[in-house]
Amino acid sequence: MNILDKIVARKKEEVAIAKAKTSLKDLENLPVFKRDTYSLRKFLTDPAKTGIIAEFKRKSPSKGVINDKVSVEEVTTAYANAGASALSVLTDHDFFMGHEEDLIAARKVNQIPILRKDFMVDEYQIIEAKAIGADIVLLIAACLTRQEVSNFAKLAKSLGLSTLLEVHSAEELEGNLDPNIDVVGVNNRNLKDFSVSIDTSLQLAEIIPSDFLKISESAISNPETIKLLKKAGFNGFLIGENFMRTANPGLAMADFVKEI
Ligand SMILES: O=P(O)(O)OC[C@@H](O)[C@@H](O)c1c[nH]c2ccccc12
Repeated sequence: MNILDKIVARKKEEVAIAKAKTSLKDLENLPVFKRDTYSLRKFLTDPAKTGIIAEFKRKSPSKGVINDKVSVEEVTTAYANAGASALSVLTDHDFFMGHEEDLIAARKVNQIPILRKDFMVDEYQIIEAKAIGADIVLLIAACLTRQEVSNFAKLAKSLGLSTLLEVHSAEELEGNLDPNIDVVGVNNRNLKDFSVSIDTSLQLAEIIPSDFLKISESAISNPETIKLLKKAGFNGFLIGENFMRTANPGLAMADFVKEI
């Protein structure tokens, strides 16, 4: 079993536990569920922002603990003040040391779109994403069938959530271009073996149809890379570790954006 298979197997167990604990009806009755959401498309194309989707990530399977000392409220508000177009908050417990509570906390203090960064394997998680304050859900092509991508994107749209489809290859892209998807993210990191290459983004950029916005995800640590990706047509850049590995991730982002 590769790491992605392990994460997905565990995720299915977690979802079964969550369903037994909190019904869909309870989620839908929360006041936060009824709020207006922020559109990823709108914020990514706002020229006053940087295009950066800044991530709060304490730990990852590839890097181990990155930073478990900083507060989600402080870091995410500093990211927003530094010009983030959106925030990404990990909610996976076992592999990323994240929590639903982190997203709930980030929601209370931010007025820009928030991505629930997790492994969606069940429609329940999409409803739950809205109920904890997320505006965007991630659909990872590598762990979903075409039918699931299409069903999940449709559900997300009906709830006013934006959908980010994550791909790593031409095959994953071509099979999953559903009209309910707003943004395509090319992950430079292969989730099956952790190898990274920005060339993945540069190559796939050419075959992403222009009706989708495109973002490049992972392993971005150099302002020059942003310039290269912008030239290739990318509207956004998902950055986590480069900021999180410092003692003050918000400041690291503010310094980084001076160079882009
Ligand atoms: O920390 P990085 O290398 O800047 O990467 C951020 C983000 O792209 C990465 O965390 C990520 C991309 N796709 C994912 C799917 C699940 C969990 C995490 C991810």
